[in-house]
Amino acid sequence: MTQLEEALGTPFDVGPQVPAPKPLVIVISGPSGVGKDSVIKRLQEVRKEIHFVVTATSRQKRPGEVHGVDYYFVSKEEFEEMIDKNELLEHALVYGDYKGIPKKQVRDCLAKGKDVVLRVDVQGAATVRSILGSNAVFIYIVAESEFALVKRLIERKTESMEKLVVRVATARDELKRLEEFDYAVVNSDGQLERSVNAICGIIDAEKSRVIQKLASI
Ligand SMILES: Nc1ncnc2c1ncn2[C@@H]1O[C@H](COP(=O)(O)OP(=O)(O)OP(=O)(O)O)[C@@H](O)[C@H]1O
Repeated sequence: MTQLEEALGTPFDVGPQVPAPKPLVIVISGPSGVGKDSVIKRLQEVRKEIHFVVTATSRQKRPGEVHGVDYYFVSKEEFEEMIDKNELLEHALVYGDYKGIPKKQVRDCLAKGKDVVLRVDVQGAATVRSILGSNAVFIYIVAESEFALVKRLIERKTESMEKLVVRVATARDELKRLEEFDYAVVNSDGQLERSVNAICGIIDAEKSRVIQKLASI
């Protein structure tokens, strides 16, 4: 070794050969009922180092959901105050309820070098895309078929017939925007683990890019 170093004229560099990866913003989207929450819940278990942004919403809490963990459940008035103060990266009124991404959480994580996952509906993903452009990774979760998506929504038993019609019609429209995303992950029935593995693969690949995506808000 020493002989080699002498021949080269300089000692071997023991530092890393590529810079440490930069923090990534990963946007997970897809139609209602496709399994975004389920996928994210499992991803949280396998990727503990990632920060999952807690979305603020004015919708009613579903059984088992925890304030500050699943969502920040706020009143309509409180949500409107957040909009007025420009505290949200994106927000939307979806099916009569507000949902939005608090800017501060994203900023704080990126400043600490932490990867951030955002969960947004398809409409919200378009807004985030207009702000972050190609500097975030956009993943669209899709069911294996429309039939499978509807079955999942019905089995969840959280929607009335009226709301189901709106959700399925919206899902049809949303699928037309698939091309605005970087990746599509099929969340097939009973294959949650496979979907999560696919997302982990995407994240790892993005972090291995020679020229990485760099988001700043
Ligand atoms: N791979 C899967 N196989 C079978 N069932 C699944 C799978 N993924 C999710 N589900 C079920 O489908 C239903 C909808 O999933 P989830 O609530 O995660 O969807 P979502 O996209 O977050 O919906 P929304 O946007 O309406 O909140 C749930 O009952 C969930 O348990």
